[in-house]
Amino acid sequence: MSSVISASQLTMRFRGCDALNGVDLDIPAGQVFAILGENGAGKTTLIRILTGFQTPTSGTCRVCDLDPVKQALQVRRRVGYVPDNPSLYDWMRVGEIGWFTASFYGDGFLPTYRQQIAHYKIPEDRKIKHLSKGQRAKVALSLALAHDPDLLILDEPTSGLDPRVRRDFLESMIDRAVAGRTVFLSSHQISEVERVADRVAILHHGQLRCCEPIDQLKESMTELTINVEDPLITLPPPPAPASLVCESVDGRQRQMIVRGFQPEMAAVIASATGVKDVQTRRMSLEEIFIAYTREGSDLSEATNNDQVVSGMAATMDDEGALA
Ligand SMILES: Nc1ncnc2c1ncn2[C@@H]1O[C@H](COP(=O)(O)OP(=O)(O)OP(=O)(O)O)[C@@H](O)[C@H]1O
Repeated sequence: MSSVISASQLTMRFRGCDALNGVDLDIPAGQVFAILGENGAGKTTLIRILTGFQTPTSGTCRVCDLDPVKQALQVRRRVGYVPDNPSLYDWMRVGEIGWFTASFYGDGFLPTYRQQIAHYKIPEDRKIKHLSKGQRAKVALSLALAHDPDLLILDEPTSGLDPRVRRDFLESMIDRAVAGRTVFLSSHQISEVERVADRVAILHHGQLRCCEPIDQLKESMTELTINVEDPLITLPPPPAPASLVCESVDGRQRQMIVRGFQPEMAAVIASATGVKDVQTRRMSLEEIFIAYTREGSDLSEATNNDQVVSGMAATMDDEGALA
């Protein structure tokens, strides 16, 4: 499968902050890819680099087989991009912004945009500055989708959308992937990600903690609850190839989040001196996210994958970047 996005050791240092730290990505075509991360994890910075709005401090990336640093305009022609807070030209009308943006694309752009706007029931003669937050989001989405991009990059795409539109929108993302297009989502809505994404990455403090098919990730993670006789007892780490992601202690109960745990390992742990019993269970994506972003969780096993845009109406700056 060919990669739509690849990145090697992407690093972004701002004054007083490392927003990205050695991120490697490889995102195949025809998938819905989602990146999860806490506030300030570096998701928007990554998207800005991939869309050519920000030059990384070091590292390289390719998007649709182009270099976003040297070929930013070409990248933006191939990609549909909706930032988390799209800045549209407020003085334009809904129809005018479509007409204006169409001048950068092919003939099919305007009819598709108008069709989408009509589908969302937004009057073409309404000024952008008079639109509600959700209507603005719909206009930004319509602009990003109208040239049918190979890659669609969406930063918090469903914020501001009502539940029905949100559901339709997410389903349409799956349809795009089935048709061979790639969708890159940055989101805090873990339940939505779980519903639509094929592949997921977790970014924490600028480092990629995991990046893989969502089913594989869920399959590989186990929560162990171990009851012990003595609260001060030291338990050995789970045997290789399993690895400990994080651990917590509550009196005589230990909780371990383990990657690559094999069922037969439970008997080995249960037979250790001072262990009363061991229970295991699979985890939801939300629980996995919390484990990987817990302070003190093991940062040694980072891998990766991912995504970018259109939106002539989107503007961004890169103040504060250190070369
Ligand atoms: N231009 C800048 N100058 C200085 N620091 C910046 C700049 N842009 C981003 N940062 C810092 O880089 C870090 C990552 O920011 P980023 O916007 O990428 O996070 P995010 O994961 O998108 O967060 P959120 O979920 O809150 O949108 C933050 O600590 C932020 O303050």
